[in-house]
Amino acid sequence: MIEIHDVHKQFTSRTGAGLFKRGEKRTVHAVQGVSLNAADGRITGLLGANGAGKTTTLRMLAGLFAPDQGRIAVDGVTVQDDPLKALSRMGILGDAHGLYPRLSARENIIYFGRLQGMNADAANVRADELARLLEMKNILDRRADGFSQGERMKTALARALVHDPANIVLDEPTNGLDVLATRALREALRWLRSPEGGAKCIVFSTHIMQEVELLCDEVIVVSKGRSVARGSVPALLQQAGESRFEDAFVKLAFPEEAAA
Ligand SMILES: Nc1ncnc2c1ncn2[C@@H]1O[C@H](COP(=O)(O)OP(=O)(O)OP(=O)(O)O)[C@@H](O)[C@H]1O
Repeated sequence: MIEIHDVHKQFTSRTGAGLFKRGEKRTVHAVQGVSLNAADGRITGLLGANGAGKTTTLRMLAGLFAPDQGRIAVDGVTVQDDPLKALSRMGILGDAHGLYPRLSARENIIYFGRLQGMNADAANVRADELARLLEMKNILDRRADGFSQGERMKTALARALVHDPANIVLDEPTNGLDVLATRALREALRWLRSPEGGAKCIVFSTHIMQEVELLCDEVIVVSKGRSVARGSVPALLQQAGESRFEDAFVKLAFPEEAAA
């Protein structure tokens, strides 16, 4: 179970400047009130346009930096208080897959298992199991160097799942994947949500309406750093009074533009 309660995060950056002049300091309110409750055995989607604050929210969930305000808890463990314990309960697929190119897919997976405290034999058995689940047996013993985008994603996902975490967090997981790889990923996520697959709590971010319609039990609409609507796809359609999900999203995320 993942709970995010009213998190905020701002960054200070400099604007561009001339050759002899420093840029002005500028504050970016990347996240200014995002909340979600993601239950076990459910797929929860964080849906927002570019720059809405999805990645920043997921980075705080992953303990990469602390929120300025608000609380994030994984299975009741507050990330800010005990990041390592919270991290051990999550499998995280970030936006950069960062595999070790000289290692095979199997070695990449086992290495992460070792970092999670698994012994080498258990991690090796798990690598075979995950290769079956993610249909990547054909690449398991190939060096990651030269993998396609889809092969890299599968290896990175297997690596994130090696310790069989109860919670799975994915940032824009279908980015750059073709239709077959996207379908395979959807199937794997549905299996992981099912009781046989462990009834995992799955949270993923996306800006693709179709992904949300096909996968999510619960959707959090994020706009300009805030969560502005939540519910199932049918509930959001009803709330917006629309029959197409894209129209509902625009109405909920950008009410002023939709009214114009
Ligand atoms: N380290 C940073 N320094 C300054 N601004 C940042 C930083 N990280 C994010 N931002 C800004 O915060 C806002 C939210 O960014 P974020 O990456 O969280 O959005 P997103 O919803 O994931 O977008 P996308 O779908 O385009 O990846 C953007 O305006 C972004 O430029």
